[in-house]
Amino acid sequence: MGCGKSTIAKTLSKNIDVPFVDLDQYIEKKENLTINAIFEQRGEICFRKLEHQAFVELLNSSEQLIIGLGGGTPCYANNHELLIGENVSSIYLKASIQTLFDRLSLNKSKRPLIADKSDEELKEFIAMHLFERSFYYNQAQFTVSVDEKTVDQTVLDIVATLA
Ligand SMILES: Nc1ncnc2c1ncn2[C@@H]1O[C@H](COP(=O)(O)OP(=O)(O)OP(=O)(O)O)[C@@H](O)[C@H]1O
Ligand SMILES: O=C(O)C1=C[C@@H](O)[C@@H](O)[C@H](O)C1
Ligand SMILES: [Mg+2]
Repeated sequence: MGCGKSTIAKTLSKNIDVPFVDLDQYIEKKENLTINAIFEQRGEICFRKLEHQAFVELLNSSEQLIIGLGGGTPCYANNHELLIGENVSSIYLKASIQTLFDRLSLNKSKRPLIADKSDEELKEFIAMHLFERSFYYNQAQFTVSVDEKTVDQTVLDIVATLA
């Protein structure tokens, strides 16, 4: 969460002319509810089921797509196994705790898991989640570091990685 998936995928999409679908936005459209509202009204377990269904739907699309996952997507419902399918290229955008903190502290309200956290709690949350989730993130076929890079630099690194 906050590593720049949505931002970077938009630029990558223009650069390589492949359409981009943001999984969180796709779920919001399908359910006609914000991610916040889904968490509040239906709970996280229900969100994780919707997230898995939506991910499978997009992977089965006949069109070539860039799918920007949610921050938790690889960590639930065995979604990490879908990152290594035959027609899939998966990229982990790797950010340090400090980079994630700097980005997320500016923009917490739309992210239900961190909306109410103080700066100290946010840093603790990031460190704990990176530790717990790194196994799943590391299932991606490629890793691209995003620390201290502009969006354009990261996109160029991704294009080179995929070439
Ligand atoms: N070099 C950079 N690359 C990517 N994002 C950046 C960069 N510098 C600042 N940002 C900012 O970081 C914030 C988080 O980016 P973004 O929302 O794209 O992350 P995300 O990985 O999609 O998060 P989420 O998992 O919550 O959807 C945005 O406000 C974005 O503008
Ligand atoms: O890190 C997470 O678990 C989440 C990240 C967001 O992309 C959303 O999918 C949701 O807020 C959960
Ligand atoms: Mg996003």
